[in-house]
Amino acid sequence: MTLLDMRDLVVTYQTPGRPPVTAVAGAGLSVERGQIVGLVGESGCGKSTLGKAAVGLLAPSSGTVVFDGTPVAPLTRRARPVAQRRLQMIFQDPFSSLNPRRSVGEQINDGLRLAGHRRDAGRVRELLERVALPVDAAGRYPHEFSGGQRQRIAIARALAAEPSCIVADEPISALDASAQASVATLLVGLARELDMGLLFISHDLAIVRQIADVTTVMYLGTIAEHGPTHELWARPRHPYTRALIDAVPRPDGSGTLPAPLPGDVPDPAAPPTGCRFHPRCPLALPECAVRVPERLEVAPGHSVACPVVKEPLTVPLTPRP
Ligand SMILES: Nc1ncnc2c1ncn2[C@@H]1O[C@H](COP(=O)(O)OP(=O)(O)OP(=O)(O)O)[C@@H](O)[C@H]1O
Repeated sequence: MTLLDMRDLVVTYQTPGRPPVTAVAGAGLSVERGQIVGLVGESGCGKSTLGKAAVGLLAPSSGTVVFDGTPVAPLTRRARPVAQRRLQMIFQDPFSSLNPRRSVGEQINDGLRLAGHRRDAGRVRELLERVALPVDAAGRYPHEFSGGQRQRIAIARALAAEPSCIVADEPISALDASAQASVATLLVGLARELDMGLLFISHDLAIVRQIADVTTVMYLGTIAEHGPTHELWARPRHPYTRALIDAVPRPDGSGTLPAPLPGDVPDPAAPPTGCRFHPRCPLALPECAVRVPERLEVAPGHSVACPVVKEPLTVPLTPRP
């Protein structure tokens, strides 16, 4: 069953005196109940913007976001109907997402209230145990905890609202290596146990490969490729996906292959014409500068926005001179 469904979303930042930045330019994805979806792409590709639009923190200028059958309204958390509070977001920096002046217990109680419950010290204790924090954490304050523990507090607060779907925006990238593994394991365990949908936004392909059922690759506001994670890794089609995979450090520690991608993500205020990836693409044809690629289904559930790659890309790409 589809929990979260985003289609043809366009999200533009308007800053006075500066050109508008269309960070999401016609992207969409869906999250099923019990499914972990990884959203990957380089910094600046629009992943966070898409995540915020999913939960109603940003209003799209066009396109639709539907959660559990109802359009998501761009409202504050408290103004949102209770049914929509079952879609929760976890942010990269748990220190700024938690209120430093309120105790951990009070903040988890806030989550309970979002779900329409009263304050409940017993339930707060249960939630703290569920995220492997000591029960005396309820009376303490966020600054008394490490980054990994603070992210566990944010997860407990989200869980208190009884979510059926969580959007986690780079939830582990601000943490040290051991906390990264344990917080990722916690989130995945909760998603499986509670049959939740989890949209896991990350620039770290290696972790997404480990945890996601399906992976969506985003490039400059658009979706380049989407498919079952194992299929995408075994048979990537889009040259951008291939380049991202080639840049992942090898498990034997042999280091990072030189990324075959020249340059950086272009400025979304002035995106390239045609296929947005064409100026960096080693396979680009002249028509790629003109024609916006459609998404083609290349295998069940596996789609790619590139008309050039008819076959999986199994050899490393060589950059154009
Ligand atoms: N508040 C804002 N005002 C103007 N431009 C913004 C704003 N927030 C993000 N952007 C721009 O929108 C584009 C997409 O940013 P976004 O944070 O969504 O990408 P991302 O893929 O999540 O990258 P990162 O991992 O670095 O956050 C970037 O060019 C960014 O500079």
